[in-house]
Amino acid sequence: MAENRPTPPDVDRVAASRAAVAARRARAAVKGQIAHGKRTALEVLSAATESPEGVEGRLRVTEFLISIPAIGVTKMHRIMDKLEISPSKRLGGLGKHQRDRLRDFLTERTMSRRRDSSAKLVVLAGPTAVGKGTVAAYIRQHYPDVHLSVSATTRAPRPGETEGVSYFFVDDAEFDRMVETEELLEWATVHNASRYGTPRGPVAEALAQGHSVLLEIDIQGARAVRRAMPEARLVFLLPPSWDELVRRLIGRGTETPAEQARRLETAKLELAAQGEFDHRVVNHDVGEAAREVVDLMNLRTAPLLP
Ligand SMILES: Nc1ncnc2c1ncn2[C@@H]1O[C@H](COP(=O)(O)OP(=O)(O)OP(=O)(O)O)[C@@H](O)[C@H]1O
Ligand SMILES: Nc1nc2c(ncn2[C@@H]2O[C@H](COP(=O)(O)O)[C@@H](O)[C@H]2O)c(=O)[nH]1
Repeated sequence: MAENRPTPPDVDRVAASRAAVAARRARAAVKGQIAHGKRTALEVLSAATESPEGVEGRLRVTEFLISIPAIGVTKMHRIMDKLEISPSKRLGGLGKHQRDRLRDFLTERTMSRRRDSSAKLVVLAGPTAVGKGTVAAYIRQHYPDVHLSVSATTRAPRPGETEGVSYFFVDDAEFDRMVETEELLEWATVHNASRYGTPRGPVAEALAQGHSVLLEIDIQGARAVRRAMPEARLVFLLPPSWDELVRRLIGRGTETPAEQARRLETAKLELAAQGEFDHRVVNHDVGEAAREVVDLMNLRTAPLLP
């Protein structure tokens, strides 16, 4: 038994290998934070400057750059060449000039992406049964360049709905976890029933890659997005008339009469909030409404609310 006991050098090796695994995990966590938009690359670079031997300081510049959304291996090598930084360098080991060049590069990139992306995140909201889901489905089918966010919800799937396409169907515990870990850009309890939320990571990633993103969410969610991302464009989808809204809700036949009455009460309050939105689109015809919404993703000349 005694001869199987680790000798002091073995103990050192085991401890060193455990420390290496822990350090690798910590670096992977930092990369995940950048990739999912929880920390900016500039924040991580500042932390590395303050503490060169800390987790951020031990990150290789190559790994750091690749964890930034929309920077792949080829682009990363181009940036390293341009900044004259050798691939073996860690963030904490950069000389002052290299660090300044990297910081200037990240600052300029952030500003130019902010300018480019200012018109690209569109939130589609409106009262129940106005046709938000129908218009969003039309956009998914006819405008493949638009990234449609898939929400997480605690409600049960309806017949014909697909996991990961219609929604991510999760239980209460999983939704709680997503809220606690700040995985959701916004979330709300809708119609006093289930919880719905927009996963933050895919939205940040799609925007960083230059895609237009559409969120089809309720009005509380639209307000929360406005607070979190003031550059988002908020679109309010209107029915041609109140009677048509009632017809659509009843005609859809997915709610009980009691639930329909409850939703129509909420709809009155929601319609009163339309002035908070940047644009209004009347859903007479699904294709027309979809085109108007998609136009807002790139055209800055679209009609604005007075
Ligand atoms: N332009 C339109 N003309 C006629 N019917 C429409 C139009 N747009 C949608 N509808 C119909 O109205 C009903 C409600 O549409 P939809 O389910 O897309 O509404 P919603 O706004 O997503 O509702 P909720 O917020 O309650 O989920 C559906 O039966 C749909 O087929
Ligand atoms: N705040 C959020 N609201 C959302 C989100 N995803 C969907 N919704 C809204 O919920 C209601 C009900 O949808 P249903 O599919 O159960 O009929 C509807 O108004 C959606 O717009 C979300 O991520 N956040």
